[in-house]
Amino acid sequence: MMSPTESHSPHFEWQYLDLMRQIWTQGDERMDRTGVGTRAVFGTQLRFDLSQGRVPLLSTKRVFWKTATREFLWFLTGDTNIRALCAQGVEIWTDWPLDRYRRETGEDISRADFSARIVADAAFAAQWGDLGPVYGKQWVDWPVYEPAGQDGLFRRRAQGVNQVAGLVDSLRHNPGSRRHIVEGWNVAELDAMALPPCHKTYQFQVADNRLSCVLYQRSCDVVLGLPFNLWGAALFVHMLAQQCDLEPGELVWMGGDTHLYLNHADLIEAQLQRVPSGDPRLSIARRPESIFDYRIEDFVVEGYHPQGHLAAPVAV
Ligand SMILES: Nc1nc(=O)c2c([nH]1)NC[C@@H]1CN(c3ccc(C(=O)N[C@@H](CCC(=O)O)C(=O)O)cc3)CN21
Ligand SMILES: O=c1ccn([C@H]2C[C@H](O)[C@@H](COP(=O)(O)O)O2)c(=O)[nH]1
Repeated sequence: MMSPTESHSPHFEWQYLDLMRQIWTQGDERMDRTGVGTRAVFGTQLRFDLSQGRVPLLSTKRVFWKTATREFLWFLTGDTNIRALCAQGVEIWTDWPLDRYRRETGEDISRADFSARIVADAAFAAQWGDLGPVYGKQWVDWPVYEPAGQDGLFRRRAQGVNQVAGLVDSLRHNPGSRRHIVEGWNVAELDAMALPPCHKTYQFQVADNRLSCVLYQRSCDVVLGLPFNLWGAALFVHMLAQQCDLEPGELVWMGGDTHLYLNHADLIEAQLQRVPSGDPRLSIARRPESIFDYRIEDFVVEGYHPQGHLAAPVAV
């Protein structure tokens, strides 16, 4: 039986649509780094219940959750080269290396040809496919320097800090801690990254055996980035809860510069006409050995019946 509050609570996705509407009607219109232009609001929050397999998967357009899952699993491997993504048909990061390749060589190669070459040619991928020390690197191998000899020199330790392994350990052994954090914003390495991290800080809390997450995202493309970022954070909570024998609690998403690109206007108008429905649930088919051993086949989503996909160009 539903509790009185449940029966009256609006569908979780209205928060997303309300945010989109608020930015579109009241956002500050400005030029941005990409030259496309945005409307933006600063300082936003969304909250989602993750209990019983619940996931903030949007129904008002099809969200490719397997693509987002493949990206998230790639972060956990520590890899920062797009080759492993391209090999799985995931092209969401291809435009940045492609842009650099075209600029530096002057060659007018198509995205499909570039991606195929990244997959076929390991040396080419090593030279052109790396994004620099982005999410995966910082999450599982945050660099550590130690003194090397007299001259005040430092050398990089072979193995950096694995924040994700540390997180699992602290959730298991010190659940009451207020320091369960995975941080992507390595100030000293920002210049070497293709893009500085957007979903930069994940903080977790255990209360009453329930695992919750606050994600702070400094910059948010509400149309293309946010559906993936909400999915990724929810996935992370479900995986961590399974590994640490906790129940998934709540996802609290916080945005800094939260924006809509002006060239997404048609899609935004269309999506704002749509009404959310359904109650998708995630289950994990087996319990892998560790947080690093999940595979794409482990994830099963039931009850996802989205409306049609709305394609949008990505601002590079
Ligand atoms: N402007 C911008 N927005 C982003 O969301 C974004 C960036 N840049 N740069 C880095 C990453 C790359 N991310 C991306 C990039 C592209 C899609 C995208 O095109 N999504 C489509 C198709 C997905 C597919 O082909 O499977 C979508 O409709 O979701 C999503 C996230 C998120 N990030
Ligand atoms: O996971 C992601 C990654 C990127 N974005 C968006 C947010 C911005 O539109 C761009 C990044 O540009 P900056 O000038 O570095 O802010 O990518 C996202 O929403 N989610």
